[in-house]
Amino acid sequence: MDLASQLTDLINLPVMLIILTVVLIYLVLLSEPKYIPPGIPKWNLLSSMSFFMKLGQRHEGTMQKMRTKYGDIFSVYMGPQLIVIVTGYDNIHQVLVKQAGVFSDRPTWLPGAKEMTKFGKGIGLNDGETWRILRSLTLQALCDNGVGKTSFEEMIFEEVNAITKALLEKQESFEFMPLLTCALNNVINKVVFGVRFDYKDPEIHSLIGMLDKIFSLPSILSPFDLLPQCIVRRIPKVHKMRTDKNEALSELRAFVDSQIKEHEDEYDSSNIRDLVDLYIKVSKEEDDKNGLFTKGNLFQIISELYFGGSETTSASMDWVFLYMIEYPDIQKKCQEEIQKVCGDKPILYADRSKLRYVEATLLEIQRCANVASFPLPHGNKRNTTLNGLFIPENTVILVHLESSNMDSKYWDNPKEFRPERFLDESGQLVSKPALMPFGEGPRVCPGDALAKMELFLFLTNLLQRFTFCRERDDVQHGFRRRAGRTLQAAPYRMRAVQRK
Ligand code: HEM
Repeated sequence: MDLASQLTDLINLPVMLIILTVVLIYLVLLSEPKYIPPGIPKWNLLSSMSFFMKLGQRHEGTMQKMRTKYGDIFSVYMGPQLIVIVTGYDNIHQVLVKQAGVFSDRPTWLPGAKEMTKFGKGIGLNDGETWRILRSLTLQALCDNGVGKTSFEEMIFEEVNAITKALLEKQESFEFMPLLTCALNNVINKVVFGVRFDYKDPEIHSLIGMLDKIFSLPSILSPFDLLPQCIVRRIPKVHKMRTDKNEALSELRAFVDSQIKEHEDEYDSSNIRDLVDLYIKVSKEEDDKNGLFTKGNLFQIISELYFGGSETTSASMDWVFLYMIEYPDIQKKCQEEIQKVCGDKPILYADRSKLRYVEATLLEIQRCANVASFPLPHGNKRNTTLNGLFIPENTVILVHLESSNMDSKYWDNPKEFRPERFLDESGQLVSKPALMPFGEGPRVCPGDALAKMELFLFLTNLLQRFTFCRERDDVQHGFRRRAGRTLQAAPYRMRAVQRK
């Protein structure tokens, strides 16, 4: 008997058809578009999982290994979702600027993105015309003197003074991060609602607690979102985080709604105090045919500003003080420059053009700390190519900003911490396009000007008042990172010694 007749004897026609269908589905699911960037194939679930886990733990060398194996643009699958990772300044610049027209979209089709924006469209997880309008309105509120009577500089000074008072009360070593988080959260409270809270007020701690829970899940690109939800619900830890997050979201919504209600009751078109007033003004004046200026969208914008404005900035600020205590000589040089240029007068933002060494130090800290190493994912909604490689529509694009900040083509000895690399022979600041803490192109961080001002005014005015030291002189903290949404320094304690 030949093989075909043996098989038909063993398997009848319906069974054969079922097997064929299963094989076909399997092949379709596993089939990969041709000419996409090289990388971990779709079928190799274990390697992809291991890659994402190591990345989550900020595993040293994971990215380098992938680049050595596959090149500077490589692909990984998360379930059926193709993800392309772009590294190195030239490639990142190509994506963010030269091909911004196609790569500036966000992967709004991802379940995680839909979940994060269930109350409304904001800026970070939105694209197209609504993104353009909402981003430009937010930028108006984020430009100094855009709204309100208090300038950003005054707002920041209020926080620097509050921090000074809190530091003077410290008898022992302390962790700076909780104080910094309160201070930077207050700047956003001021921009958005025109209010600030005392650092001992339980309301600010409850607000920070809510934000912590909301942003505690890994990211919008979570493998849990791609698994069947009936399974995910049975993973106790993930289920608990989701429940906590949803509760916190409802609490934040209630807090924001109460603030909006107060603003509506007190609204005066001739006195636009903050972002909420500006939003009410625009929604009254514009012919809002598309129903864009909803409270849901305002809520989404506000929650993104809280995340962008307090989490990334406080993480950056925490790195700044860690570098100060680990490099006391550099701290001393900054203090000497401040003393020479400004004496004992309060340091203003306008002084930054004269405080070049301080500026160079801040740039170098941002380059080495890489707080937003992997920013929000980009996505292309139509087929395209990148450096000759095919990028099919609905691909998630992750740009690895750290690889630009550390690109050996543009930085001599990139791992070395050396503020002088930003100064020329005559001590003038030099601009370095490969430095990209805030991204670039149409998606560049809209809060970059505010963040730069905060970093400068906090550092200079606090260095004028205190010298920061390790908890114990002989115990080095080093630059360990903590896994999280942003790249934060592992918690450390320090001392602030008041200067005479
Ligand atoms: C040192 C502090 C900060 C760093 C390192 C940082 C970094 C970034 C980066 C890298 C991006 C993404 C760029 C991209 O998608 O290509 C971004 C986007 C964003 N940031 Fe920041 N940021 C900081 C402070 C702020 C502040 C102070 C605010 C608001 C007050 C803010 C609000 C946002 C928003 C809303 C987006 C989304 C923009 C969009 O998608 O159009 N960030 N930020």
